[in-house]
Amino acid sequence: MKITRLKTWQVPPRWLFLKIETDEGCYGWGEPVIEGRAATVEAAVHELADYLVGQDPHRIEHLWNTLYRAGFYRGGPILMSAIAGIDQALWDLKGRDLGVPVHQLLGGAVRERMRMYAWTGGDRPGDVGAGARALVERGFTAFKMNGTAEMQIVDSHRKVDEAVARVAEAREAVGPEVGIAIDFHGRVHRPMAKALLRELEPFHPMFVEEPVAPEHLPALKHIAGGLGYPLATGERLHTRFEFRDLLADGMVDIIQPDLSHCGGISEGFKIATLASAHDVALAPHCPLGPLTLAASLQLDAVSHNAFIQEQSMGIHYNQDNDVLDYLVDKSALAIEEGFCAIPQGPGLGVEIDEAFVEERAKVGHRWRNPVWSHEDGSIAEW
Ligand SMILES: O=C(O)[C@@H](O)[C@H](O)[C@H](O)CO
Ligand SMILES: [Mg+2]
Repeated sequence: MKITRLKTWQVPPRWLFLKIETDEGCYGWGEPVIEGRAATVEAAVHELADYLVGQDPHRIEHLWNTLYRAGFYRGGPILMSAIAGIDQALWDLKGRDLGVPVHQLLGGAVRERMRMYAWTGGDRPGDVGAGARALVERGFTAFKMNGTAEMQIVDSHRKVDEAVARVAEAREAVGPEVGIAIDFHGRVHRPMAKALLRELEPFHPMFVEEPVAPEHLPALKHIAGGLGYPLATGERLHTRFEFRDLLADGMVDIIQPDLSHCGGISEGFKIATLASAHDVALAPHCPLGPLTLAASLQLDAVSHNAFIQEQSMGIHYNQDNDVLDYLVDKSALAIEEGFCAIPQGPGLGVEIDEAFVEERAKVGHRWRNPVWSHEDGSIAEW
């Protein structure tokens, strides 16, 4: 069997789908995208196609190494997202060809279903109590909320008080049992993070995410010591090599690799295993589409240290699009009692409606991350 063609579609709200085709009719789907740079990743995928067309799609590990190493320059969000989506599509293709779900090829499932969480609210802190209660009424046992709006490197303690008050409101609304994840989106810097993280302790967060930006991860050593709840990060890290440094320093309790950014299922599996050696939990990041979600669930299925899975329902920039829209069988990734069943169909376990993808690609998207400013006009972290 030989790879003959790579086809891509930019589809709303901000996604990119890839289909790899072969001379024997067998195919696989993946999602190679980084938020806000779908067209750049798409260009990278088509450059990388020169290393794939004519090759045996079953040699996933060999092809991964070809794409990663043969280019000499490696890593980073664009290349690793391109490789990630290609890797997902190769796993999907292999599973379809052999008639088994990807988790069977990775050693078999260690669990039947995965605990899920969804966002309440958008980029900016908002009406968190009502949103959280609505999710709990739909069966969710955990949710994620925004930690803070823009915060300068040294800012007023009022910003800390506001963040704490919102978490207090959320905890009050849902009671002690529900997991509350608080995403700071890398908006806080070392000087303010110390007080902020400490003051959230009484509300027992399930985890606090990205308190500082990825380039400031070493600061966590000075901030996180002795905290009484888990810290999470990793959606903006790529490859086992970046996770190695994070894990070796003992700075986090939960890693959040994104299977469309970190290098795919192959690399995610290695990262998850590396984390398990440090007794660090896995909670794959996924504000993306159905293929990234299906790939994540395949990894969750075989990772004993996985404990919860993000999915993009409720993220405000997805607007009128739902993660299930592009599926032929929408029950494949349905959530029941706050869990999603591990997909059992061949490959990633979902069937994409290609005609609908074609339709939506005509609409396309130009999604860009918003640009925020501080009150003095300097650029703020989004
Ligand atoms: O954890 C999350 O889902 C967010 O940090 C998103 O990754 C971010 O808004 C970019 O899409
Ligand atoms: Mg995040």
